[in-house]
Amino acid sequence: MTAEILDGKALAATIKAELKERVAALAEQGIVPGLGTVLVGDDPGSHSYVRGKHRDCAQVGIASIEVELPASTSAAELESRIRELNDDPACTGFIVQLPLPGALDDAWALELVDPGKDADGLHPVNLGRLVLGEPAPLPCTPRGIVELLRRNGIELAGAEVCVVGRGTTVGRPLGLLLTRKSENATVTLCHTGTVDLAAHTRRADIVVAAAGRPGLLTAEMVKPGAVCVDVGITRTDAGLQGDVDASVHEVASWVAPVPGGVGPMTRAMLLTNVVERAEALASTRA
Ligand SMILES: Nc1nc(=O)c2c([nH]1)NC[C@@H]1CN(c3ccc(C(=O)N[C@@H](CCC(=O)O)C(=O)O)cc3)C=[N+]21
Repeated sequence: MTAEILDGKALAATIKAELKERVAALAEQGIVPGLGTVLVGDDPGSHSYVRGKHRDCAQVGIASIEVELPASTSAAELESRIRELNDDPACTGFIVQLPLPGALDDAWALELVDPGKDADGLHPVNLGRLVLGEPAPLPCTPRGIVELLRRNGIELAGAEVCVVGRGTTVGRPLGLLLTRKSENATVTLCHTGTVDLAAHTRRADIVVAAAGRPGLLTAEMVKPGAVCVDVGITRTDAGLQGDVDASVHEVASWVAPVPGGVGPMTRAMLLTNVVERAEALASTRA
């Protein structure tokens, strides 16, 4: 058996086409969504992600507001640049690219973002709303994973999902999304302190590998016919490496691969959050 591919790249293209129409409808009301990005330092990976986000924006008709700062930027300077975007009416949503370099603290910077403009859904107020089940922008990667499964007809209600990784951008919020009434999955959240990881992954109908450990999930750890979602991205000399080992394709029914799976969906969900923020703005004006 060879797993079918959960094609995030193709689905992201479909979602972008849908968003393009919603952006055109907003334009008729005189609203142009604008995505701001704050990029500090010169990490090549971060630069390439941010470039990709602005390329996506151009395709969909979202304006781009790019703020680039040197690695030597002080906390006070970063704070004032974030506050400028909070106050800029042309910026309907923005992100601070993570991780921040040096002594700049990620959590501190996220708290400075206006929760109403939080395109990443990572502001503590919005994560709190997610816990409470109140409307809020959702974290992009978890939302992208749910959308990728949904639109490929993979049943979540009643499914046993094993999430490997408890990070604040993927694993932990994904557990919250999947256990909402609207998803109704049962989630086991595993992490580096889990004693017998394979015992948990083997029971799962869906395994999400988001630990950032190349090749962590092997065929022996997967129930035949399970769905495996790769969220790991590690850059090696051999190229991008996911958390899902190639052997998994022989036992799984579906695999979301790296590249071409969750990454493009993350970007599509960022655009979705920006368009939704702008639509919310439009409805308060109407
Ligand atoms: N504030 C903030 N928000 C983020 O959403 C955020 C962040 N910081 N910091 C870093 C991570 C990582 N991330 C990715 C997005 C798209 C791909 C992506 O499109 N990947 C392509 C491959 C790209 C390549 O070749 O490098 C793929 O998987 O097909 C990957 C990773 C967003 N992040």
